[in-house]
Amino acid sequence: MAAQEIPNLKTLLASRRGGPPRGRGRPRGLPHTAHQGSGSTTSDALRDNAVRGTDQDAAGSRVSCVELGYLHDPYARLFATQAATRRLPLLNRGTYVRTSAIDTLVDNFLTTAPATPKQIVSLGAGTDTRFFRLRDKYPDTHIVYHEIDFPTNTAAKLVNLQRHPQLHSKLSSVSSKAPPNPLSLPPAATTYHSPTYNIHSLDLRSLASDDDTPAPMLPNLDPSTPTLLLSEMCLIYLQAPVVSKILATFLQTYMPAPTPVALVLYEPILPNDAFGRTMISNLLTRNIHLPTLLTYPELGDQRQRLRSYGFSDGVRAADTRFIWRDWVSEAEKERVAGLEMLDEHEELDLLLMHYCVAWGWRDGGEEHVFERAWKGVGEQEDG
Ligand SMILES: C[S@@+](CC[C@H](N)C(=O)[O-])C[C@H]1O[C@@H](n2cnc3c(N)ncnc32)[C@H](O)[C@@H]1O
Repeated sequence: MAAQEIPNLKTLLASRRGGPPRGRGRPRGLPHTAHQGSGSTTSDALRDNAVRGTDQDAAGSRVSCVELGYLHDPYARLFATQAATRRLPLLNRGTYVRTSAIDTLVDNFLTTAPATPKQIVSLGAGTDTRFFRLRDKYPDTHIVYHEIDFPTNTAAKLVNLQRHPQLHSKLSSVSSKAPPNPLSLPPAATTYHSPTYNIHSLDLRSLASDDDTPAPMLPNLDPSTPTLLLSEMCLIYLQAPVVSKILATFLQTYMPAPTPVALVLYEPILPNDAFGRTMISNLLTRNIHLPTLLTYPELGDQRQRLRSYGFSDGVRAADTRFIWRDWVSEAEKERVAGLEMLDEHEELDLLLMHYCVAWGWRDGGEEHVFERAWKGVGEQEDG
């Protein structure tokens, strides 16, 4: 969770206590059509640049959480370029819930779903360390991991991969084929491919072409392996119709039915209250637009959205306040509460209810891969 996007929660709560937030409807300053269409103007380039930069905010938040003991991630620091800055306790709690919620869904996919191998595609992966953490946790599971991001971000990731033996030693494969040594990559490489780990340098919008241009080839992406797509604060930066086309490319071209495919999304919700409006205008000052936030403002919209993409066998959604309360065990809550002082429980609730995890799946076969994986995971009722 990035400090810059979060409104001043004390002021917001004070104004809530004093009466309902003023000015309903479209947040001020938000254009009717936001960015990430297919045009290529200077202002689009500046916006893309701002979006690429959000990854270092995410990396810094992860490091803050790791250093305080919220998360165990020996790799987070290796990718962060910003000096380690301790985030506010509220933000650390938010990052903790975000990461552990996605970990829960990924873990259940890897441990309960019957089919093997399993494929994970992280959209807008940035400096995410999940692949390396999974290699430690499931050394014998055949996971084929793919990350997609803009070339600037994939190049930076590869530089770190080459620089740190803790990272490149994780690339050995559980399959019989030896992976290419990342140290042998040319300077300024933007892609890496192996039977286990793949970094694709790609603007996701190139998967949403309107003409008959074939979708770009993604080496080692298997059309018939059960696949989990992850979008942790990525698709939110694109226009809703573009996102629909990107997902159609995955569901119809890259992994056509009956391959089981699921999507897990983490992103903000509730744009129309005081918190939401302030978050949006804070981000606009950094030239960051969140088009799908207005299209899918509530949990019900997120579920409907997943259905419309073709995740026809199950759709679920919960905000992170619910996830903190329902998914995290009492012992773990106690451990987290002991890490640093947090008095602002009302502020924490307000923050956590403005982010959600939504997950949907198409099982496409007899094995009910995702239904079995996520059977016990609680979702939030509407209302
Ligand atoms: C907020 S960061 C999140 C990074 C990572 N998923 C995490 O949660 O730590 C958003 C990432 O999405 C990437 N992204 C946004 N739009 C993209 C696009 N059109 N194509 C490829 N990557 C994109 C950005 O470059 C950035 O790395």
